[in-house]
Amino acid sequence: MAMPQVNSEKQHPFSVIRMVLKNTWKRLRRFYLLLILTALSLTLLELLPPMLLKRILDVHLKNGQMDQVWRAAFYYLAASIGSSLFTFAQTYLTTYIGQNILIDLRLLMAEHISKLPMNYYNKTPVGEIMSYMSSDVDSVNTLFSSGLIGGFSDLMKVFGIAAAMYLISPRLFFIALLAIPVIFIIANYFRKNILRAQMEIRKAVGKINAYLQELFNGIRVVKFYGKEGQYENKFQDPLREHLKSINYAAVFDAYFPCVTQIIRAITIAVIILLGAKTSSFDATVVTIGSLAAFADLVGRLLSPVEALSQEFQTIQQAMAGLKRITGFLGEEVEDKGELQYLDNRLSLEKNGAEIKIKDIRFGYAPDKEILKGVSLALGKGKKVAIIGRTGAGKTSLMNLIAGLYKPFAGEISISGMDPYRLRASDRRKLIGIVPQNAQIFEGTIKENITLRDEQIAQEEIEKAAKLVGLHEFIISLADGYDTPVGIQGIKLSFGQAQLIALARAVVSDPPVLLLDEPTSGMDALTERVIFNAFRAIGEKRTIVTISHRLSGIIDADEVYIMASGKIVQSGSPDKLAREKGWYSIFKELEDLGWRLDT
Ligand SMILES: Nc1ncnc2c1ncn2[C@@H]1O[C@H](COP(=O)(O)OP(=O)(O)OP(=O)(O)O)[C@@H](O)[C@H]1O
Repeated sequence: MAMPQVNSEKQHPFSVIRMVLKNTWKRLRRFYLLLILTALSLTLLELLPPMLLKRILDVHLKNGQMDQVWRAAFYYLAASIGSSLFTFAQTYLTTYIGQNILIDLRLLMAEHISKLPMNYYNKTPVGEIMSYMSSDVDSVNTLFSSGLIGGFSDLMKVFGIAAAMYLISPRLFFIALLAIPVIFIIANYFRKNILRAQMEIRKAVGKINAYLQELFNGIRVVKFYGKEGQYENKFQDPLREHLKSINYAAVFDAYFPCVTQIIRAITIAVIILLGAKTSSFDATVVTIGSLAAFADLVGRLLSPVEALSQEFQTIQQAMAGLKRITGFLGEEVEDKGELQYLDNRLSLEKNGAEIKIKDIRFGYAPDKEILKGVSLALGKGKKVAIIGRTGAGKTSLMNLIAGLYKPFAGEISISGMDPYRLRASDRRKLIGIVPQNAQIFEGTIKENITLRDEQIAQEEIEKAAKLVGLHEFIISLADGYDTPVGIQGIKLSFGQAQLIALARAVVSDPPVLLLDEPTSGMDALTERVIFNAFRAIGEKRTIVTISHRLSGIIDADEVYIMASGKIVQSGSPDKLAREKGWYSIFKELEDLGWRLDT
């Protein structure tokens, strides 16, 4: 399904609707046309009963034509049944089209999510994004079904009924018209207040989602420290905000129909009085039948007018969700410039790839530099370790080498390619990355290794698993590589998860491996298993290992010491051990049994 593109300019809320409508129109043209036809038919069927009533009273009853009365009564009944059937068809078509629109909108948003820069995720709670995708998208459904489509149908009814009223009695018609602005002014007042409450409700839902996400992510810590009570108390705030806004909206929601009912009753009463008075002067101007039909039509006119003002409100309420979605879709997408393609370059990189980093400056916010001019040059197949204390900027540097962020200044190249501008599907062929905490996804072991890349063959998956020493464990499981892991499947230990992440990194046989504290938090034996796995896969690859301790580095040809976003010392481990400086201090302390991770 080809999706429309959203550019990075701030969008008007309706431009998003226009885009989605245009897209669904291509597929659902027939359904849209049927819907328009249904709405037209409903308008005609709405006019039939009062016209029949007028005829029964003015002609058939007056002339004593009982057989005609029966016939007219039958048509009356048929029109009412037809009206119900068309209402059913309209509801079904509206729901069908609405759901298709929702799918398109969610796909559009999912596509946008994938194009957002990493910094967006740093500043936005996951719960917030979930609210965009769930409750805000639902409100757009309401906008279509109850708002726009319902509004269109009711507008047609209003025009049809108004025309019929005018034909029966222009004078009474103009009196009835007076009720319309009154209803609209009142509706406007209610609408504004409900919209305000709706905005507050959405904000509160966003906070609730963000809160739950934080709680469940940290549930082990919360339980261990016995902080459930504190979390429960903290949860009350967003819940109260939610309740307060819902109550506010509910009050206005409840008042509105009462007020319109009263106006409706007053209008009908006035019309009957005035009509009766006119007919007593001149019974040919307003006949009994006209008066009865008119009173019926007034009831029928005010229903869609009330509905229209409700729909107007619905549109306004849904606009709150739509505005949030538009704001989200207007978030600046990542502009990588011209993408770079690997083509046949990898055939030249059988012995690892060269990495060059020149005077890199970078931060997560424009005004706060984390990396302050870092330069490194790694030859093909070299093993390099970056050591530094917590917060020195090691992971940030790794993220830049992996191409996840764009540096403020400076250049990075791997095998002559800029990792930031590398085509996404080429990245894992050039770079394998094992982060500090291996992420396990819902799915099978195989899917966790390939990340659902269908092009990776089973032999390659098994080869990667064998390399990292996981194959035996995997085939010992009942379903082998198809064993589900994650929330719905078996729970992997920290080390097993890390090995899966390593297999994921090497399965595409990249010449460069980036390892961010791959063994932190592991016991010495597991660490040795992983080190052996790294050695096995390290041959003929350029490897950058990050660690905050010397014992966490493997067979490094060269070590770079990092402090406060700068490289403060570099050289071979032997050379550094002989020199006075950070490395010898680290080594001395670690030899004494101290750890430098605090
Ligand atoms: N996503 C982020 N958003 C904002 N600031 C960040 C982000 N990640 C890291 N930082 C900041 O950047 C600085 C360097 O962090 P970084 O993770 O690169 O250090 P590190 O040397 O890898 O530390 P550690 O050994 O603890 O992993 C820290 O001050 C940290 O607060």
